[in-house]
This record gives sequence, structure tokens and C-alpha cells, in this order.
Amino acid sequence: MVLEVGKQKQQGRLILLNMRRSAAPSQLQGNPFKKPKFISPARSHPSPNEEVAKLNSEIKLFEAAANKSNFLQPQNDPRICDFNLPTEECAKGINHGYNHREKYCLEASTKATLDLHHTVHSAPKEITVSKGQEEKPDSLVKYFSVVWCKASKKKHKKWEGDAVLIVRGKSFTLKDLEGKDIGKGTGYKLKELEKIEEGQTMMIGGKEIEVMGIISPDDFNSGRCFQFGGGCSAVLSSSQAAKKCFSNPFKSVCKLSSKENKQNSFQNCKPRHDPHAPNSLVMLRPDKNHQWLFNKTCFPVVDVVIDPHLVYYLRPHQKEGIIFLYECVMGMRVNGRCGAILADEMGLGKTLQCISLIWTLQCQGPYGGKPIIKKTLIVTPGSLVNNWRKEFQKWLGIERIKIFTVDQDHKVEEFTKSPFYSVLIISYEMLLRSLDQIKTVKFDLLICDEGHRLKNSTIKTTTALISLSCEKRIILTGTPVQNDLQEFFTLIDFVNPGILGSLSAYRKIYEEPIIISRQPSASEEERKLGEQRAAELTCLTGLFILRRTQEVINKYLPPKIENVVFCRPGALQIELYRKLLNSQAVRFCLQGLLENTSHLICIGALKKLCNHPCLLFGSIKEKESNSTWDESEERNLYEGLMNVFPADYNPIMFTEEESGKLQVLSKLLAVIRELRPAEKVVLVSNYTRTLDILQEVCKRHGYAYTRLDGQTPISQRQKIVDGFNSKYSSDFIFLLSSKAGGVGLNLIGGSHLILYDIDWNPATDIQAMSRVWRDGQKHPVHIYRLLTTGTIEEKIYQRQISKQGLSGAVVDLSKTSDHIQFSVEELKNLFTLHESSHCVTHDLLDCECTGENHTGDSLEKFPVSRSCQLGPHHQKSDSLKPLSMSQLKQWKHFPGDHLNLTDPFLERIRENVSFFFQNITNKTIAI
Ligand SMILES: Nc1ncnc2c1ncn2[C@@H]1O[C@H](COP(=O)(O)OP(=O)(O)OP(=O)(O)O)[C@@H](O)[C@H]1O
Ligand SMILES: [Mg+2]
Repeated sequence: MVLEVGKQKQQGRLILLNMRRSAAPSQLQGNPFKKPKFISPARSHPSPNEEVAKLNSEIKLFEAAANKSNFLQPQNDPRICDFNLPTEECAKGINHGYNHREKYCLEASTKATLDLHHTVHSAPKEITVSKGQEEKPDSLVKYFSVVWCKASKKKHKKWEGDAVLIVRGKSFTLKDLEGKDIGKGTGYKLKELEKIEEGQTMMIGGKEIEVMGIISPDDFNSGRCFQFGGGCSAVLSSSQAAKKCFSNPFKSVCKLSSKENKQNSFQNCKPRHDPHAPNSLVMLRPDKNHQWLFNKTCFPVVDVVIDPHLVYYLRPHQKEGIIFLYECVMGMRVNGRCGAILADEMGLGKTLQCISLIWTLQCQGPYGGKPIIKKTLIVTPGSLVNNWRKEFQKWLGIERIKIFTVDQDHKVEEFTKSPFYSVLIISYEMLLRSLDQIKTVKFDLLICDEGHRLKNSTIKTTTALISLSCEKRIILTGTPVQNDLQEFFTLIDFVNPGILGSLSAYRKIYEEPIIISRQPSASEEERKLGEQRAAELTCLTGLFILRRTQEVINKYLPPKIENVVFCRPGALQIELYRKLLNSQAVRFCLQGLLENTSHLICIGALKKLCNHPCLLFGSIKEKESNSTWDESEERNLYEGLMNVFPADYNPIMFTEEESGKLQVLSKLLAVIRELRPAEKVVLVSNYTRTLDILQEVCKRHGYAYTRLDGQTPISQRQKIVDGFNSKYSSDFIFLLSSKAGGVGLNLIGGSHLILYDIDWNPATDIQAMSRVWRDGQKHPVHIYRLLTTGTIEEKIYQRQISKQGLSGAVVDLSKTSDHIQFSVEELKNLFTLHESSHCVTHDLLDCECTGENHTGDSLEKFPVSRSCQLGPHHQKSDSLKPLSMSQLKQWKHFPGDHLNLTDPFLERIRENVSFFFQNITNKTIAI
């Protein structure tokens, strides 16, 4: 059966092979439209005998081409669209794409036959420049795929490359397949440009071209007519790039060494688990094309069935995710491409999906049941290395799979020397240190957890990982990947190298038109072009990117009660705040007189003050004792500030009353302890010094606590997390530095989470909040975000939720306030203290209520949209994203002195609170 398919294909390609022979080298990567027709301008067609003689040697080339030309597989699986595509529009786009690509291939082969009869080219005719003033509406634009070379009188000319000819009225533009202009002209005779047709050879703008085909406006606008948008070519070019470092990805890891082995394998060709059992999860069978390419030894095709032991626990979205990952790494979604990005929102169980995949591929495969992978490399942030180990044990026990985690006591060498282990789990930092040893192992699958860190292609980690010769690559990330087109390219190019062409081509074909189309000054034409390019890019990459939002697991989770609590500042805080705002440093900032970073120092001081005046006191003392104090910028800021503190002020003896937020926190902890003695609290700050203060509060009140921050050794981290999550733990509080260790942690032992301070980047806060409201959480989750009323904290919050704050930068954890540019106007707003307002944020909401008990609908009814460079239509709504102002308005809100506070926790803190916002998710379940 398989052989038959191969034979048919061979016959079908006889003609094509000869076309290829005469092609310029660039054509091997060229445009699929005309690739098969590519004939040197001065070359006649070879005789049929020549053809046959060359056949054998060229079969191989044909195989490669056949392999690649099926870039997208329409026959593959109708589920593709269901799983992948972010929007309906995109789904339409994909089907459309399929048709096109099928059409391309068909057209290409038909044309090839025609070209065989196309013998010697007549001398090209020069298109003449018009002298008259004929006019033509701009809307009549035609596109052609062409091959070109410099004009010359030589007999044996060689085409130099493919290009796209755009004819608009009397002008033309010639673009190479990287989107660069290589020729331009205007004032040509309209009649001559109008007459251009397929097969025509001509001189235009000093270049000789041959028209290979007509490109539809749709194909041009989508960018498909360019090198990598065309599908077949994309795979070809990149596979050539990939060849450099990749070995055959589909070669089974279990080579048959003898006849005996082979016989045995045939006899054992049964699925490992019963595919017909109820609830069985069976992977897609490879299609004929896949079989022909990767089942050379003709093993029987066997069902790959996920271990029922795992399936029992899997959520529906996880089953879909496993199917998706399987098809991606098997090269069933994009032929010859084995990369995937699983970008599910935080807490959706990306780890379990990967573990299921690894376990499946390590034991099974579609061809004779032979395993697909032997060794897997998992690279993850240091704090999650042991979390991965735990998850493996949780889902597979300790017997099924042998994993090795690298730490101080367990070096990579141990893994490399032992045949015992199949999975290596290592931190990004350790990977860099042990790269040479890691390279000695042949890994069949590479998983990069929290892989958005690879978005920068120049950082060492990315280059190190790129250098590993493993083709099956998976990036896991909870952060959306489409917000920055440059970073998007790097991530895509990492998992599927070369699929979007070179970076410069990508910029020309996709990035530039998309960005131009989003500018307010964009013309209608630019807007349309940008939209279509974005749609095409999304469709192409949507085949191997999967993102699901939190909603898919909401029904398995307990209710979440989110509160934004506006805490009245203490008297000392207000006095110090005023003084800081009156300082010379702030005044200079507002006049634009100081250096670039001065405003950051002012902002830092105000933020410290909001957390607790003793932090500011500590900073001033520290600076004063420094020998450079006299020249330091801070002097202008701190001048006279010490006089505001009581003469005998001792920061170690700080009081709770000195900070509005600390007072609220202290009362909140007390009421949680009293009303829910069995529940625990995660207390988050971005600053170690603030955590010190919070730790001191725990001590003073006798609360048992544990702490994880940047200083915590990686080897300790999982132990701390496990200890806290254990029901036997006596810890009441988990002190967490969100930036240092928030990513990926499971802190389901806690059901109350308090964000003590606010970060410019909402992603940091969202990361922290997602630690407790996730699978496995048993209690309703209470989130409290504390903000000091009228201060810079409110402004940062507003920035987070306003449009400005929603620009691409904010969803990226690596972006800090250092990256944020402020206008003088913005600085003026930042450096204002609103002493008389209960809640400046509410004042800005344009809400009809006077702040009295507005009980808006639940947020769930209001889908949130995040700005994304690929446009609003190219991304599903994400639930774990910053709110917008209008959504906040829908939250229940009321002043602190409101009479009917139904929430017993809020009731206890109201004395120090000027305003509340509250929203409940999953309200249906009784709290
Ligand atoms: N099907 C399931 N049933 C019960 N618990 C599950 C299931 N799937 C995952 N979990 C648990 O949910 C928690 C979150 O899973 P995981 O850490 O894999 O999330 P994630 O998608 O990696 O999130 P993040 O982006 O925050 O890292 C883990 O404790 C995991 O064991
Ligand atoms: Mg994770």
C-alpha cells in the first residue's frame, strides 16, 4: 500500500524533476507558484531520454520536494481549526489558506507540463516609457510572480531570483521574495503594462524578467506569494536551514539491529492500550503522506493510545492539548515541522499535558508501536525544577519514568553517564553552565517551560538552546506571545526554525505592513494590507500555537473574590509625602531639568513611603552615610525629610499605625485567623525590605510563616512550597517575593492572597494572583490588592488598567518602570497627592453613582480585550489580564463607611479603608 503511493508520486513528478534541474540555485527555495516552471531564459528543454537518465539520481530530490510541498495538510484533520485558531475569522482564513495552497500545487504542476513545451525564449521586449499623460485609476493593481536577471547580451543567462512584479497603472515595483524593492519605475506606457501576461519575457527597469504567473490580490495582500508565505517554499528553505543541525526527526529511536528484532517488532505490533475501551484517548493516525515519508520500513500502523491511568484525570482541554502537542511534534500539522507553543493561561496544567506526551512518545509510536522518543530535556526556571519532578511523580508515580533533576548535588554528568534516566530537568542557568555536556546527549524532545524568556534571540539562553540538535521543540508559556511582533518571530523561529523566513524578510512582509496599518495615519489600502498580513501570519502560526484561557477550568475551581482596597494613608505618611512632592528633585523633574533617571528615584521614594515610612527612613540613613552623599541626586529629594520623622524615630521599632496599608493588613490577618482558622495566606511584595517588615509583623503577632524570595536557594524552594501546601503544616503565612519566585509556583495551600504593593507591570501581579486560584484549590479564594488612597499607587493601578497600560509592554514580566517613558504631564499627575478623595480611581471612572454601593454586574459578563500587535481579531479574550477602566466600573464598589458591608473580612478593615471594589467569579458555587 505504502509502496503504491510512493510509485504514483514518482511517476507524477517525472516532469517536475526536469524543471528543477534548470533552476537557478535560489529556486530551490523559491516561490511555489512557479518553482516547477523555472527555466533558464536561454535554455531549450532537454530530450526525454535525458530526463529518464537523470531520473534515478533525482528521485531523492523529488522525495524531499514531495515531503515539503505538502506544507499544510488539508486532508489531515478537521480538528485543526477547532483547536488552533484564535478567532472565527482566522478559521475561515485557514480553510482559505488550504484551498490556496492546494491550488498552488495543482497550478504549479499543470504549468510545469506546459513549460516543457516551451522551448527557446524569444528576445525580450523592452517595455517603453510613455511620454503622454495617460491616467489610470490606482485601484487597478496587478501582481505577477516573475523570475529576473540583470539585462545583458550574454547568450547563457541565468535567472538571479524570484520576484513579485506589482503593476499599478503606469508604474511598477519589483520586490524580491524578502519583500525588498529591487526595481521601480513610473511613466510606462499603460497599454504595454496592461498587456503583461504569463510566459512573457521582457525588459523592465533595466532587468530582464519572465512572468511565471499571475498573483491574485488576495495572495499578495496576505503575503502568501512571498517566499515563506507560500507554504511549500517555507518548508523547503527552512528545512535546508534545519538540516544543518537536525538529524532525521522521525527516525525511530529504536533501531532494528537484526532480522530477529524486526520479526519481533512485527509480532508485537499492537497498541499499548485498548483504543476501543470506553473513554480511550487515541491519537490521530498518520496519513498516507506521513507514512510514505516516515515509515520506510513499512511497519504496520498502530494506534497510539494515551495511558488510561492518565486519561482518567485529564480535563477536556488537556486531552485536546495532548492531541495538539502530539500532532505538532510528529510533524502532522505542518509537514516536516515538529515545534509547538503551548501558551495556555496560567494554571491550566501545561505540565500534565507535557508529561502525558512524554510518557506516550516514550512508550509508543504509530509505526509498529515503536517509541518515538528516548530522551527528553526539560528546561525550566530554577524554582520549578523540583515542581516538575513532583508533577511527574504525582501523575506517573516513581516507577514508570526515570527522571533526573540537576542541582548542586546532582550534576549533568550523572545523567549523561547513565542509561537509566530518560528525562533531564534542568534550570536555564544550569543549562548554560553545562551546555557542553548536554550537547553530548541526543535529546529527542526539548521542552522550555516559561519559554517566553526565549523571545530575545540574542540572549545566551536562546542561543544555547538553538544550538541543541533536537527538532521536536515545545515552548510552554502562560504569557500571550503575540504582543510584540519581533519577539513573536523569535519564539516561532525557535520552535520551527525558518518557517517565517529570515528576520529581514519577516519584517518586510509582515511586521512593517502590520505596524503601518495600525497607525492612525494609515491609508485604507495600508490598513487592509496590514490586516490581511496579520490574518495570514496568525493562520500560519496558529497551526502550532495553542492558547486556552482560564475559563476552561473555572468550572473546576472554587469561587474567587477579588478586592481592591484603598487604604487611608497614616498622618506621618501624608506629611512625608507632601514634603517629598515639594522637594527640589521633584520640582526639577516637572520642569524637565533633571537627568533621565531622576524621576525613577522620586517614584521609588514615594512607593517606599506608601509601604511604610520606616523604609524611606532606612534609605535616607543609608544614603547619608555614603561618602558620595553630598553630590548625590537623592540629596535634592531627601533634604529636610528627616525633620519630619519624630526625633527618636527608630525604624526597627516601626508601628503599624504609621502605614495605612500595614494597618489594614494587620487587621485582615487577624480576621482571617479568627474566621477561617484552617486557611492560609499568601502575602506578596515586590521588595525584600518590605517583606522584612511583613515578616516582623508575623513575628509580633505570633503567626507562623515561611518565606520565598530571590535569596532562597533553588534547592530549598520546592520544599518550602510543599511544606506550606501540606495540610499538616502549621504555617499561616507564605511571604512571597513575586518577582523572584512567583512564576509557575503552585501555592494552593493558601486561599487568601494579599498583594501588598503594586507593580507597573500587571503581569507581575497577575502571575502572583494565579498562584492560589488554580486546580487543586479547595477553598473559595480571596484576593486583596492594597493601594494607598490618593497616592502614586493609585496612579500605577490606573496605568495598569487604562489603555496606555495595556500596550504590549505590560504583559511582559521583564518590563519594569525603567522601560516606561513619562511625559512631563504624566509626571505631574504621578507627583500629585489627592488628599480629599476617597478614591481617585473611582473619580476617573465617570460613574453615575456617588460611590454609594454600586453593585454592578459580575465581570464575567464583560469580555476583556487586550491590545495585541496582531490586532484585536487575532486573539481570544484572555481572562487573566489586566482589567480595563470600564470593566472595573462593573465591579461592586462602595466607600469604606458604607453601612451594609456583607463581607465579614471587609467589615473588619473598613475603619482604615476609604473605598472598595469587589468582584466575584464563579459565584454560582456557594461560598
Ligand atoms: N487534571 C487535573 N486534575 C487535577 N489537578 C490538576 C490537573 N491538571 C493540572 N492539575 C494541577 O493544577 C496545578 C497547575 O498546573 P501547572 O503547574 O501545570 O499549571 P501551568 O499551566 O504550568 O501554569 P503556570 O503558567 O502558572 O506555570 C498543578 O498543581 C497540577 O498538578
Ligand atoms: Mg507551569
